[in-house]
Amino acid sequence: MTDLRTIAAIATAPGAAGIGIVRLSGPRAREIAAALCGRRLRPRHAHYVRFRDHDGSVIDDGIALLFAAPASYTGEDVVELQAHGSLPVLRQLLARCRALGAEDARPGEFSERACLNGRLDLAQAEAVADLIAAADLRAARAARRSLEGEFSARVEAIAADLLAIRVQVEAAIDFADEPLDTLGGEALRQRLEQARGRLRDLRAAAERGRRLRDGLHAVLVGPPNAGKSSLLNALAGSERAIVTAIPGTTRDLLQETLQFDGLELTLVDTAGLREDGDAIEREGMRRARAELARADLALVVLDARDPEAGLRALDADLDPVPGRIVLHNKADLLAPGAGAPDDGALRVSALTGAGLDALRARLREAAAAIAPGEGGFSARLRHVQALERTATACAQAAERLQGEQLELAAEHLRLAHDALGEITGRTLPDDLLGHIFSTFCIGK
Ligand SMILES: Nc1nc2c(c(=O)[nH]1)N(C=O)[C@@H](CNc1ccc(C(=O)N[C@@H](CCC(=O)O)C(=O)O)cc1)CN2
Ligand SMILES: Nc1nc2c(ncn2[C@@H]2O[C@H](COP(=O)(O)OP(=O)(O)OP(=O)(O)O)[C@@H](O)[C@H]2O)c(=O)[nH]1
Ligand SMILES: [Mg+2]
Repeated sequence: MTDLRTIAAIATAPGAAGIGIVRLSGPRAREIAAALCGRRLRPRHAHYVRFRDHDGSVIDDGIALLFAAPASYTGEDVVELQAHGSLPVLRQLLARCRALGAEDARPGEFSERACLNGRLDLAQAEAVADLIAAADLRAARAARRSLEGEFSARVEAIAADLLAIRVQVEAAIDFADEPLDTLGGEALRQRLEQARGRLRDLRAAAERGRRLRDGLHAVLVGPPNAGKSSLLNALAGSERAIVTAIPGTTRDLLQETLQFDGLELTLVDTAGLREDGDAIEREGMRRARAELARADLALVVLDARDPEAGLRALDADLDPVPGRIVLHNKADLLAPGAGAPDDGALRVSALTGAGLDALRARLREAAAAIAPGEGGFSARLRHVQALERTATACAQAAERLQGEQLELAAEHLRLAHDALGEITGRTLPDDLLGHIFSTFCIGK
């Protein structure tokens, strides 16, 4: 047992619900439960009981459940007091637990204990939080896979490989007068190349998992008056944004969430980009550019009657965005029989609704290309960055191995191995651990 405190928290969402749960974990959970329930609990048995206050008055009736250590979520004794989902009742239960010696759990403390007791690794514990926060079915499935340990298993497989390579390199150091190739150097280099290939695949998958977790972020950009706000309204099916014939109408960012096939897409309307404009409009444009910098997908809205001019002015801003759909809006104003755009652009009309179904299909495709497909797992920016550091260290190791600088190669392999360990929590500074769990919700 890593901690002698017994912690308690309301584990269910606040608000009226059929059932609400107060959860306890720690060495005193059993005796606190016995005092509250008026009887001792048998492990893994659903007891129907009355929860009583200090004066014997009934707080609520409900189910009490004991998970005896180590067969519990945290690995410690865990008790669940399953009451009616009434916030005043749950608060009173929690207050009674406190009076009997429990302390309020910090956010994420149950999962932190699960981690410290080896029930979950760090990436799995993070997946629990991501599962709870998942906005759509795909995000939830991806988080489930990480929770089952798929991501961790791939990380640890590469880590094991790097460790084995390092052991061989260290062994070769002891035979410094012999050329590496007589010591199986070529096989060693090949093995490292293979590990780097697997690392590349894992990085790409983790990056997709991160995008899914953060949600797909599409930004409407283009010159003033092209019809960005009109398109947001048309896609959202409501008059969310102000639309006028005056260029420079939109200044603030306006956000709307759309659901496609169980996938959530955040669509952001921005101020039209142009050279001039008053101070407010310039601030709007600054925000538009900042929004673009973190976008997965740019929806470039141009006036169908003169698209080229609009696009040229935007090019530099669009560069860093991974996905792009170019829209020629106001198609209803084109002369009949105008030829189709030749650059893959989509002709639409926010006014008549023409082309919007095709746009929805494109959005769906773009979303599918950016986010993990079936079988993908969830990941976080923290993981992607650790994988990048691993890749850099592996590249260095390969270079040193090529140059027969074995000590340096071994050192870079050690760094690579440590960076991977940060993902699962095998190697991690304590303060980072606290920081990660503090972002969880209370009772988790
Ligand atoms: N009522 C309730 N539902 C819940 C949870 C909970 O804590 N309470 N969970 C909380 O997140 C999730 C399930 N997670 C859990 C993980 C492990 C164990 C557990 O008792 N494990 C033991 C026994 C395994 C077995 O009997 O097969 C073990 O692993 O040794 C319980 C819940 C989702 N649903
Ligand atoms: N005929 C026609 N007019 C449109 C269409 N889409 C938008 N408009 C009109 O174009 C004008 C500008 O539309 P907005 O949606 O405000 O344009 P915007 O791109 O958001 O403009 P800013 O916020 O100023 O950057 C309005 O008068 C709209 O009614 C369209 O498909 N066809
Ligand atoms: Mg606008």
